[in-house]
Amino acid sequence: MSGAINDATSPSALSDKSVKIFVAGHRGLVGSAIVRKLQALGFTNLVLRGHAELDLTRQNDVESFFAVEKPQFVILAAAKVGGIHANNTYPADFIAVNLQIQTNVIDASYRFGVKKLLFLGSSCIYPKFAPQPIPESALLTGPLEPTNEWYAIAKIAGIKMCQAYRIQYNWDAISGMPTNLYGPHDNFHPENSHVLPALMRRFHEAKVKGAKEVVVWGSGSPLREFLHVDDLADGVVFLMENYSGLEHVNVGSGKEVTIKELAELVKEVVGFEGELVWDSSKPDGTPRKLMDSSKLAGLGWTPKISLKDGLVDTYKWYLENVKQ
Ligand SMILES: NC(=O)C1=CN([C@@H]2O[C@H](COP(=O)(O)OP(=O)(O)OC[C@H]3O[C@@H](n4cnc5c(N)ncnc54)[C@H](OP(=O)(O)O)[C@@H]3O)[C@@H](O)[C@H]2O)C=CC1
Ligand SMILES: C[C@H]1O[C@H](OP(=O)(O)OP(=O)(O)OC[C@H]2O[C@@H](n3cnc4c(=O)[nH]c(N)nc43)[C@H](O)[C@@H]2O)[C@@H](O)[C@@H](O)C1=O
Repeated sequence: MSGAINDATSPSALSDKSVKIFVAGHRGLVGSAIVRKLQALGFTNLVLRGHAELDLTRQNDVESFFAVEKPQFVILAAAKVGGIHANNTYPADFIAVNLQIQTNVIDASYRFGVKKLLFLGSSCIYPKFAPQPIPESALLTGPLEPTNEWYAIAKIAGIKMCQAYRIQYNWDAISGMPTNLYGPHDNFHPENSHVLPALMRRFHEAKVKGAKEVVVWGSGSPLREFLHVDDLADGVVFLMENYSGLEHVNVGSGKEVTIKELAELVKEVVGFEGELVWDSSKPDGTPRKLMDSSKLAGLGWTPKISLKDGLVDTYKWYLENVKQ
């Protein structure tokens, strides 16, 4: 997808370190990594609001915030997020909360003079049986994976809203589609989290208790692509600085593992010595979702952190920060 006016690039969008940037969702996995990255790069004027201070589902509050703060740039990393069980169990929350947050933030950003906004979607926007690796052009070419279609529909609406505002107003809104993420500040909830933090916690607790077995969901055969959140944050800043196109951009590691391989790797990093038991009553979800990230690579960005190194880093953070 391209268009002469709407694909104009703004290569030095963030060249001034004092620009005012609103990172929405700064306490989450992604938002906290983006804040770390921006601070490491020397950005001094970050606007941050926790959920309790500013509920982004409330349109009037969002508009008042933008009217007062007038951020120049917005990175939208606030969302209702969860793993396969949470998505499957709370479909109304996943579609409604995400539509509300993104509609309020994208529209207020445009109307209150934000120069550029980056919206984050997810690899679940693509059809369940998309060609692998999945190119950006696979969007809306087939039915979605049922366990997360409500969340995916909201995310697709976010991409389309950014495109619509670019087309109608020539406004610089872009979308990045991350693959499955992990790292410091992840959600380690036993049921509602994603697979990697869920297994890290379960193996750790089993090791501490001296348990002989750990239950893992599904068949172990689904393939997933994992990216460390510090790589994602680097990619997000790269996109803010180097990309202003109409089409969304995949952000992946290019490497996939089966859930069984992931479980063995997490087990090794945590140091659990018992057995894995597979709970086939739990859903597998989509069989495979490796993204084609060649568009981003063509712009000059590639990830750096291997899955093994990322797991070691995340387990260290877990031990230091999550209550035992
Ligand atoms: N984690 C992953 O594997 C992937 C994530 N993404 C995308 O990255 C983005 C960030 O996800 P991630 O960091 O993992 O999610 P987290 O759940 O870790 O963080 C989300 C953040 O949004 C905040 N938030 C939620 N609802 C509201 C609200 N109504 N008002 C204000 N703040 C709110 C949360 O605050 P609080 O906790 O206080 O509610 C939290 O700080 C999302 O758009 C997600 O779709 C994409 C692909 C994969
Ligand atoms: C990022 C992405 O995340 C979600 O999609 P998902 O990739 O299916 O996410 P998941 O991490 O929860 O599961 C991956 C696989 O792992 C298996 N699995 C094993 N044992 C556990 C386990 O203990 N917990 C979880 N959650 N999964 C487990 C699980 O059965 C599945 O086969 C979307 O809803 C959507 O939100 C989205 O965009």
